[in-house]
Amino acid sequence: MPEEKTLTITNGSTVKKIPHVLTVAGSDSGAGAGIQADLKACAARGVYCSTVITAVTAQNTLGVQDVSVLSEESVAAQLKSVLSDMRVDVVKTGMLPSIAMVKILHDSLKQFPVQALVVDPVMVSTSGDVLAGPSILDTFRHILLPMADILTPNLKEASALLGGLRLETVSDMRTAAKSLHDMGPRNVLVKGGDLPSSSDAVDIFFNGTDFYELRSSRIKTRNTHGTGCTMASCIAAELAKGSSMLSAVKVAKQYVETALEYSKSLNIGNGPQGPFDHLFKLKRNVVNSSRLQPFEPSDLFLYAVTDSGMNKRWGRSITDAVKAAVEGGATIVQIREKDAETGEFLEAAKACLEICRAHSIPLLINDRIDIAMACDADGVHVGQSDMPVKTVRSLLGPTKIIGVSCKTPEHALKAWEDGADYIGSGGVFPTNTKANNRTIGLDGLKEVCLASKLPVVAIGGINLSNAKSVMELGVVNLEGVAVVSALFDRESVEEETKKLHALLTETAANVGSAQLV
Ligand SMILES: Nc1ncnc2c1ncn2[C@@H]1O[C@H](COP(=O)(O)OP(=O)(O)OP(=O)(O)O)[C@@H](O)[C@H]1O
Ligand SMILES: Cc1ncc(CO)c(N)n1
Ligand SMILES: [Mg+2]
Repeated sequence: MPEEKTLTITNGSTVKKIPHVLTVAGSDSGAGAGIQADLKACAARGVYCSTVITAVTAQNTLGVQDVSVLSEESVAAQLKSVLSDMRVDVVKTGMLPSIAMVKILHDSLKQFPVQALVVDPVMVSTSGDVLAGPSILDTFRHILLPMADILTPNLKEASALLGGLRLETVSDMRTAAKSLHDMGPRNVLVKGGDLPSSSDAVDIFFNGTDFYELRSSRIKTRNTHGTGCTMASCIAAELAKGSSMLSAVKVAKQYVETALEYSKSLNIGNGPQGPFDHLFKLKRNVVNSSRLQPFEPSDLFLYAVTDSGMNKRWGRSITDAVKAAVEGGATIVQIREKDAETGEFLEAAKACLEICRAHSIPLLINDRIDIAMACDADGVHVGQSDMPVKTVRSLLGPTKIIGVSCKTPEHALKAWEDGADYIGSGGVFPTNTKANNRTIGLDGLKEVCLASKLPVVAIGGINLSNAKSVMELGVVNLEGVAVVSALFDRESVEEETKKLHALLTETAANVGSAQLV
């Protein structure tokens, strides 16, 4: 959500004002750079972004296949539409493919001044394709640069603007920043993404007085297409929020580094330079976790549910219990802590998550959505009287696993409608783990499985002597058993888990799909 400021108008009413960046740039059909990168970067930084399109490029991870430059009239009209009506804070320019367009921009900003102008002097894409020819250089030098609050050339662009100066070292970048500053921009950032000899990604920032060497680790990835556009848009976004120039540049550098790190193994397209994911924050869990695979019904095969009382009785920590269950062959773990302190629970959940990630199995939290969010667990399990599944889904987003306890076909149907991923059904047998829990029996379980549109895990009093009878139901949707006491109210959690795993594997082999009801 874009950040909002509340302004009080003189007549006493209030309006909400969102920081606003206007990008004047080219479209990239592959959506890694250009207008598309600008929109995503601004969205990621919580800033509204409007667009003036100067050219439409046909581009992919191989390079630029076609460029259609828009008419000057169209660019002038777009600029007027946005600037005359919407309160733009900062303008950012990218591809400006004709002299006339630079002049139109100049005149538009004279007529409708903004707080700052960020100029990314796009000329050559990293693939080596020309996006603005050399004939434009003089116009850039004499009209565009003097208007700029910051100029953000890459090495090739800095070199072209300086008449072909060789730029091979950080010291050359400093010299270039100084010479470019002499051409009129208030600040210069020479970007060293393409500096061949550096193990860090080094940029030089010069504000006319001081030089700053900005370093980040160089991420080993092919997905760097659009870093330049993103950097400039992020600077514009931070300026629009009210940052100083130096801190805007630092934030932008950090943002690009993090986005590249999160996206380093993305694989889009077959060419040498791929796009990255600007909105990594929205699905941090997916990109960051070692569990890249989505939830599979077969994950429910041997579902271990911890119990704080039992752990206490046997003198085990939650993490020891989870480690033993995972090492014994549990295929999914749920931590169920009814009386732990929140801080303690969170720390335990984080440690358990590390164990589960190392084994690529999902970790769910019982009931406590806040704990699941805080530790970035793989999902939650809720009961009929806990937070409604729809609300949980809206809090956790589309990728987290949500399980819900269901005793009836009606519950099962509702769980599916509300967006759950699986249901737990029981108690199948009488159990002491849960007070006042109606036993539904094998018949009740079968009825729920038949009605369900979601995978089902059976729960309640299941142990080594009755697990076979559950799985032998051979009913559709039944994917596994969830166990508490049979694993955790025992001397060796690992041994019990191994035995149950072996039993379930043997039963599954005998229950062929032909028997499925
Ligand atoms: N592999 C990398 N790891 C970390 N930072 C990087 C990497 N590659 C580029 N950067 C950073 O990204 C920003 C953009 O720099 P770069 O020199 O790539 O711009 P550019 O060539 O204009 O980008 P593009 O043309 O792909 O949009 C700089 O801050 C640079 O240091
Ligand atoms: C449209 C467009 N603008 C800028 C760049 C520079 O990355 C690009 N490749 N494409
Ligand atoms: Mg580059």
